[in-house]
Amino acid sequence: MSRIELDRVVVRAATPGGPVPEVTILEETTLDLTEQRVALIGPNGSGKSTLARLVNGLVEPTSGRVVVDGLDVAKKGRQVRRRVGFVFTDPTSQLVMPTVIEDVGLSLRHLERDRERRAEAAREVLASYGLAELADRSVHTLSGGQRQLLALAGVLATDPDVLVADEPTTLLDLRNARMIGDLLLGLRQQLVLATHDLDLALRCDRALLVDDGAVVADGAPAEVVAHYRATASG
Ligand SMILES: Nc1ncnc2c1ncn2[C@@H]1O[C@H](COP(=O)(O)OP(=O)(O)OP(=O)(O)O)[C@@H](O)[C@H]1O
Repeated sequence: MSRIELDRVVVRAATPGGPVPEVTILEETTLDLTEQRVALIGPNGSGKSTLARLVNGLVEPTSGRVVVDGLDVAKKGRQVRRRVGFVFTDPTSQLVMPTVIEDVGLSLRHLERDRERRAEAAREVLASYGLAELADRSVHTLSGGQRQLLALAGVLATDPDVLVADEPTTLLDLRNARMIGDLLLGLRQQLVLATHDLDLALRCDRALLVDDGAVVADGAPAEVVAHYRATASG
């Protein structure tokens, strides 16, 4: 199992022209995440995405260190990004090739240099996710659920050790949200899941409640979700 460590991490952002030169997006946070499935929950704008993005270097700490399996994200960014897959809320941002098969092929470019073998491997990936019939379709003609599944298939095809998913079910209908949720929770990889779906959070092994740029509760999902519900209802 993987290990994600945050050592006194602070994230600040400049606010050009704003009343204050810098805002704190994440207050000093120290975490040691070794559980298989870690949920990040909390209100809009609380800092969940920021926390999730720190894990693969999409957000850099202003101070402190993020370490994934012993690799400092700031120093070994490329190596970390090969081990840490990322799935966004809106899969469109990560589907960049004209057709479904080409998109999976792009994900596989580091693993298989030979074009034909890569296309074959891409077809196998699609088949294993039930997407074989869509191979030659434009990604823009897919439904939201198909697109999210394709984005996930592309990332998982690279066999990452950790998967970070930032609200991956938010745009999906109930059936697709359940399908993607079940898939994520069944992965062998360590999962960091930022989500507003508290039922999904409850099925994780650990939950962190983020509020106003700080982790305010951390522990068993049932307790953390109960705490969130109690505080959210005022
Ligand atoms: N680069 C930046 N510059 C200024 N402010 C930022 C920057 N990135 C994030 N923020 C702010 O930091 C706060 C936390 O944002 P973040 O996206 O991490 O929240 P979130 O919990 O994922 O929200 P949501 O549930 O709405 O997706 C928000 O107020 C956001 O506007």
